[in-house]
Amino acid sequence: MLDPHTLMFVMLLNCLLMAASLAALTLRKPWPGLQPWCVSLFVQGIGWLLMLIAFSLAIDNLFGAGTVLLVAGMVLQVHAVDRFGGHDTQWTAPLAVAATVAVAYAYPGLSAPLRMGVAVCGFTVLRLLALRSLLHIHDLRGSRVLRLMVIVLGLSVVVLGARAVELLSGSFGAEPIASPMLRTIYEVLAFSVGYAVVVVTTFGLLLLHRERADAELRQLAERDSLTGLLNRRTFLQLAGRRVQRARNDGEALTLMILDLDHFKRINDQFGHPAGDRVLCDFAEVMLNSLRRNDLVGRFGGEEFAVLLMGVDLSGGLVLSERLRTATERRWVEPEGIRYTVSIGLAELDPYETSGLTSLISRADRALYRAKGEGRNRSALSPIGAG
Ligand SMILES: Nc1nc2c(ncn2[C@@H]2O[C@H](COP(=O)(O)OP(=O)(O)OP(=O)(O)O)[C@@H](O)[C@H]2O)c(=O)[nH]1
Repeated sequence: MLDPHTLMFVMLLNCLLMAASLAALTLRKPWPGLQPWCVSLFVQGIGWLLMLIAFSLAIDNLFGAGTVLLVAGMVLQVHAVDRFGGHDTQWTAPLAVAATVAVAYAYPGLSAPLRMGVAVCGFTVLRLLALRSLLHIHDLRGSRVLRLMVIVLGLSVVVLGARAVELLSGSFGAEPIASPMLRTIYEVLAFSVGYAVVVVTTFGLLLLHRERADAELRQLAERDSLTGLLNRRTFLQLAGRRVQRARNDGEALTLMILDLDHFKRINDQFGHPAGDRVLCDFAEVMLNSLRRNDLVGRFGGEEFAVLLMGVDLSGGLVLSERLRTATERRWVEPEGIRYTVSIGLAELDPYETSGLTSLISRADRALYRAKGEGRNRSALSPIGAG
């Protein structure tokens, strides 16, 4: 079995070293959530220090102060995770937990196991709140690091919760940690999980920051900054692969090229920022009208492209007309701007060797026809037309 002095010392060292390393990092680059996390580790380190001194010299009040600092650190951790996730902290619950633990230690009539039971109950609730905040980090939902953090935090909730029940139901002895050695596997487990939480969540948070920065860089490289759609280069790259796949599998595939009508007039009449809002509005119309699996990109200016997998020319025409009629019903606030779109469509010819290039030039020619025939319409380029 393990010696609690050593474990407390390890926890104190662990928290302070991590706090110092994070402080060095946050000085250079203040990422959201990292500063409160760093302060929380420092506060918890001091908490463990007070508990170690109290435990060695049997000073009850100091043990209470150390416990309250551990709780304060956990409150800050909930806040740090909220900051990282871009949410405001709901302070009522964490502060109520912290106040309850502080009162339990300040009130002289309570027995040591009961006090500790209240404290461990508080730890459990705060870990649960941190877990909830972690689950609200939407932009990194698929991250394995985030999953690991959730598992470790979830495990700590189970272990702490069971310990709280044990302490509060009085099955534990007269003193919370009376023996110089941790007596049960269970106590060792509680400390070990506590240790793992500090290490995994701290490194986890750093790795999540890294993952987010990488995702932002990818977004910058692959997406159009105004509409958030794929940029021309990425669209062509992905479309090239899909065309190849469709040819191998003998699957139908249709390309739409879409161009807003008289867009220059919109810019001239309402100004460039209003024109930008129209472009974003149209991107929204497309995303709402098409399937998730369709490739949607901005080719540049007021020209867009959509690649429809498993759709032939007649199916493409149905979608294109749906998109066109949805567009002419739009009303862009606050100026009440109305706009329309012309669409050229071409279907993949499985016998054509130039693939995407030919598909684009045929759809382009169809678009040109749609413009020439009066705009706000769809025009087709049947196989063999080009
Ligand atoms: N607001 C805004 N305007 C843009 C952007 N990119 C290109 N434009 C403008 O889009 C307009 C395109 O005009 P034209 O190529 O003449 O086409 P059009 O007026 O739509 O005419 P048709 O296509 O023939 O119906 C130009 O005035 C460009 O300045 C952008 O990102 N934002």
